[in-house]
Amino acid sequence: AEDDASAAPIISRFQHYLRINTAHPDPDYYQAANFLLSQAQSLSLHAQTLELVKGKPIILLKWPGKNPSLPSILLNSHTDVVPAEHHKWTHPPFEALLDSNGDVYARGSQDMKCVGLQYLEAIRKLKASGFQPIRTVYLSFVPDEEIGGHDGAEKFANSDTFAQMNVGIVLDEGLASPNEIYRAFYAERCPWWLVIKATGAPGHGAKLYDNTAMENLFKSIESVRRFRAAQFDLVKAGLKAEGEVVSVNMVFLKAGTPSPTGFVMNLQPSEAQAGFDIRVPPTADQASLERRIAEEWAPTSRNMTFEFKQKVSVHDKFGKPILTASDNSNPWWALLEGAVSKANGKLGNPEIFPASTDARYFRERGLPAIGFSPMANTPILLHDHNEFLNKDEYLKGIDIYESIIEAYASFVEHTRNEAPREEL
Ligand SMILES: CSCC[C@H](NC=O)C(=O)O
Ligand SMILES: [Zn+2]
Ligand SMILES: [Zn+2]
Repeated sequence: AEDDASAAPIISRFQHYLRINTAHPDPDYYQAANFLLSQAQSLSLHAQTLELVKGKPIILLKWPGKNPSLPSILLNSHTDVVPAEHHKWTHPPFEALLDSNGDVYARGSQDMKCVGLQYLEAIRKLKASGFQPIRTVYLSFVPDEEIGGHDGAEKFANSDTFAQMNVGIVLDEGLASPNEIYRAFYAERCPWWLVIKATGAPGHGAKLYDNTAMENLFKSIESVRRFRAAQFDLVKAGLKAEGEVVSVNMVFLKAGTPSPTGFVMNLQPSEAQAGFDIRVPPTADQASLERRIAEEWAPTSRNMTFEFKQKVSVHDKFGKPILTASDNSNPWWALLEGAVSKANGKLGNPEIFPASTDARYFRERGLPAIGFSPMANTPILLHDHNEFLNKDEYLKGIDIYESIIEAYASFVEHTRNEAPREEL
């Protein structure tokens, strides 16, 4: 553990990064890049800025290993954060205030500026201790995760630079744990963003008639609601974890004929639509959900159509679910567990991440990727008001990463997993 004097500069660096406003829709990526490059310089890490898309820098840092022919370790984090409703926070979201409990309040304190800087602080400690990696360790700081990662991790994972890095394992973000057990993720649910549209005959607001757009949409919403409740019941009964069911949440409703004072009240509209954020586990039966959408939620027989704003397949191009092996065939799990426990932490069983992260772009390429953010005894506040992380948990997380990076970068045993991968 740190004494207060040695911890102070570590916490100030965390606060510095948190104070850079990288919230969408106008993230200050260059200020974040400059800060990260200055950190890299103070650690004597090789640094490069990849601008695969203009205005969206990726910072790539390298700590060369003694055996560069072994597959490398990639520590990934995103630099962007989601917006915050400033007036609903007790402390301003970009002040990174440290309160008397030691809690640091800021947007990004959990998601995931903590992780990005913890990687760097762990390397600082390892370097100070004289440790030299056998495998090369890379750090990537990518933009745009919160808006889908298309101009960030997706382009990076498909770049020539990435291919030359010969990455063997990726660490990316996980979730806080309200208890003392750290969480780790081997897969994630796939986002399907669905808009369903109903049409129907317009008419007088006083008339009862069949096949109105509103009535047609309502029937669908009822059907979605029943499905949602059934999935949620499995979670409530403890039969399934959050990441193992299909979640569906209605996120918008749009209908009505606008008037200067609101909406026309005596006209039944001829169109109505609703939007749903659906998350599908990699093990789900994708075809049956597709049928349910076409036949029950947006049937043509009810004058309905549908459109996906986003639809990530649960399968890779070989038709297999996209996930990282979490059994003995993947040595990186045992190493992770051992390293966490060596640093006096406990790791829970591998889980499916309920939302999406950049890890999917690495898994899609056939690489193992583990989602892990070392925050124990912490309420899950990502994307919420008053997002915070306690400084002692932050410091403990650095020790955890120190142990993980040491174990990963020292791992030389030859395994089947590291045979040349199938051509992609
Ligand atoms: C489909 S891209 C959106 C990614 C976003 N990631 C974190 O919250 C999410 O909504 O899961
Ligand atoms: Zn995140
Ligand atoms: Zn997020």
